[in-house]
Amino acid sequence: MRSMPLAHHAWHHTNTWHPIFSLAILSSPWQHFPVGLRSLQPPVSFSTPRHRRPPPHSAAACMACAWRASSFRLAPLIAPNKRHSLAVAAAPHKAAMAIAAPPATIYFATGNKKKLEEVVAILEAGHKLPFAVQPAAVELPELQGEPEEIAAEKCRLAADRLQAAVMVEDTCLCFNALKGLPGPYIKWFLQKLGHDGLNRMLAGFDDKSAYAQCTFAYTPGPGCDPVVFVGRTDGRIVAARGPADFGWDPIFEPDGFDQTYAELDKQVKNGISHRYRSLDKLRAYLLDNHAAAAATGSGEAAA
Ligand SMILES: O=c1nc[nH]c2c1ncn2[C@H]1C[C@H](O)[C@@H](COP(=O)(O)OP(=O)(O)OP(=O)(O)O)O1
Ligand SMILES: [Mg+2]
Repeated sequence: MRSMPLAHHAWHHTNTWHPIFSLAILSSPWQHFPVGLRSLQPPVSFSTPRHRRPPPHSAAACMACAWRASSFRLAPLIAPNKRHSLAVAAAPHKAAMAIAAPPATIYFATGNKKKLEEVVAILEAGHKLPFAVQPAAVELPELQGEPEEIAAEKCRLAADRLQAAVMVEDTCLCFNALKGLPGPYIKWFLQKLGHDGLNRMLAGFDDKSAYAQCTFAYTPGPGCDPVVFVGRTDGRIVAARGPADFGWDPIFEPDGFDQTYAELDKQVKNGISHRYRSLDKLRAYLLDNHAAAAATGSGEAAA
């Protein structure tokens, strides 16, 4: 894919979390995010029916990736920079499933505090997770391409940077009259045009319909191809209403509601949002992997 940055962003990440410090802030986990040296989050949990099967050829179903993610003891045996599809033939994948539990900690890498708040709220709304999700305040580049490619590449970059299992997401706002634009470039359109300008882009069109799309990508470790999950919520673009503390929330009215995302109760948004729909698929996938590993008594996420 082409991965030319739309703008240059400093690429740096914070120190990794410290478990003792993490315990100390259980009651107010986000007070240190994102400006502190490190951003911490106690393990969150969820409950999702295990009704979705993992893709047949996925990073977490890959023996090489599982080894690399769970322990680096075997890493020297695996050619560096070889993606799982190159490193492992198709045949061992079924057996590899058994050891490919999610790692004990997965980092959610983002530079956006509001995204992080929603991800935490969505994950906390369920039962206890068999693994910890920790935030990592990482400045990720704004890439070009299709949403799935962008999310996967963001994920690879973050995993390389953090040397850990990582999930990231990329969010689009797509106007149907404009054939899906601004899409992944909404960040810049919002920054330059504001809510009013975004409305004006549709002035010449009767069709004000739009959809919000979130694409999560997860990799069990650096060098492993990410798996991606897309979630979408349909709605329409309206004149701004409600608090303006999160992106384009005030101008997006989801179908079935007469309130904008910004006006909706947070719990309601987090139950129908593009982010919820995408993250719900990812956690089902991770739970499947965890259950498969637990069934054979392997994997490292049992702690
Ligand atoms: O639910 C949302 N409601 C309203 N606005 C939203 C939402 N979710 C993302 N947004 C905004 C943030 C950014 O202006 C653009 C997505 O760009 P996107 O690159 O995915 O986010 P980002 O750069 O802020 O954070 P990250 O470090 O995770 O890439 O839409
Ligand atoms: Mg971004």
